[in-house]
Amino acid sequence: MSQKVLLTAKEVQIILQRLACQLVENHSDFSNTVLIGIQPRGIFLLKRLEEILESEYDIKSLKTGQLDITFYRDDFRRSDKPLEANKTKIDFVVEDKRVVFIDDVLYTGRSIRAALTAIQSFGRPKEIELLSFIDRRFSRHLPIQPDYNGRQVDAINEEKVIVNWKENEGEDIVYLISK
Ligand SMILES: O=P(O)(O)OC[C@H]1O[C@H](OP(=O)(O)OP(=O)(O)O)[C@H](O)[C@@H]1O
Ligand SMILES: O=c1cc[nH]c(=O)[nH]1
Repeated sequence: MSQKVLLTAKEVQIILQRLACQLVENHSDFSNTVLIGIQPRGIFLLKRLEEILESEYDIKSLKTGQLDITFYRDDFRRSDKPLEANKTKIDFVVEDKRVVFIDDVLYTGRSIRAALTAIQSFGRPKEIELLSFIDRRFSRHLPIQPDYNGRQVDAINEEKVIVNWKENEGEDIVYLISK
């Protein structure tokens, strides 16, 4: 197995700043917007963006939530081992809200497809956008694309992109792992 660094901590920080800036450009004061982190790894990205939006753009009372998609996946019955769901925490209705899904990697698009189904339990959003830190293009199984994109990565199916966050793994770094 080999691993290559795709993004260093400095590059991760620059991209986070840009993504936060793009969100502000499109959502202004976020009064009708909710940011939803996709469990499990979208939560770290959401937290980082939230910090920048609050500290650098003075966005107060940002509405954020966490969405678990485990039992909405189209392959959940195929698992050999018992599935463990993560927490869904959405303390508001999304009716007529502008929703932004936040996730670390977009690959086949199946996780986001599941999230589109899962969010329906919380109302009918005005619109849903997708912010993805890494977009593995050319690997999509479904017609799903990011509206906000950190970095596009071309990787073959045998490779995996791993996004590490300093809060969880001790360092911001993105690797491409080849088996
Ligand atoms: O577009 P997709 O093909 O759905 O892949 C993207 C998802 O994969 C990762 O999650 P996770 O590690 O839970 O899934 P994985 O086991 O497929 O890598 C990542 O955090 C995304 O949520
Ligand atoms: O490369 C990939 C593909 C799916 N999910 C990941 O986290 N990385």
